[in-house]
Amino acid sequence: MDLKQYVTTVENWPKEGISFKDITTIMDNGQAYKYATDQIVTYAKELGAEIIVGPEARGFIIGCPVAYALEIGFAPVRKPGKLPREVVSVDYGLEYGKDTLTMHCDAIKPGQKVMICDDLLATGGTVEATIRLIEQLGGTVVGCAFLIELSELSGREKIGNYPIKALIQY
Ligand SMILES: O=P(O)(O)OC[C@H]1O[C@H](OP(=O)(O)OP(=O)(O)O)[C@H](O)[C@@H]1O
Ligand SMILES: Nc1ncnc2[nH]cnc12
Repeated sequence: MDLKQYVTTVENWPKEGISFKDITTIMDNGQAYKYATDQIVTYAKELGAEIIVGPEARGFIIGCPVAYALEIGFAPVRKPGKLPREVVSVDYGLEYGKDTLTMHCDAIKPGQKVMICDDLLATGGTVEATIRLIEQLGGTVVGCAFLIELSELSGREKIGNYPIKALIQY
């Protein structure tokens, strides 16, 4: 299936100069959403992932169905003030802003094999921050999976040696 045809590009949103990749037109097509999920499930199996981690909000949309299919857990990465118990935090930069991410201190067991899922790899700031959170908790990041990679923003280089799969390239 050519997944790219289901992505909608919105120019100059949310800011002038940003070419926004809207994945809601993958999600609202049951066959496209299932196809994309199945590709990532296969990758997670290859990596031997024991838990999926996804950053809010679009990482939940990609990661939760993968965790469900594999019958493994899902741990959320959230913006500050959203998780009710003790958290670890890291600051990070976005293509269009700055923010902080948090995870519950007990979300990952030491040594657990973690795969990160998100909709899109841009500058790599979000996934890099997520890797730092997981490693602070003693987890082992076995790989990262995305629907979309914006290659010219070089996020892959920022991540370094972690295995990465992206289903669609721009
Ligand atoms: O590689 P990066 O430059 O870090 O950009 C990618 C991140 O940006 C978007 O999330 P956003 O922070 O806009 O949040 P949302 O999922 O809640 O819309 C996207 O879902 C990724 O998580
Ligand atoms: N260009 C883009 N489109 C969609 N989500 C993004 N997150 C960061 N950059 C993005």
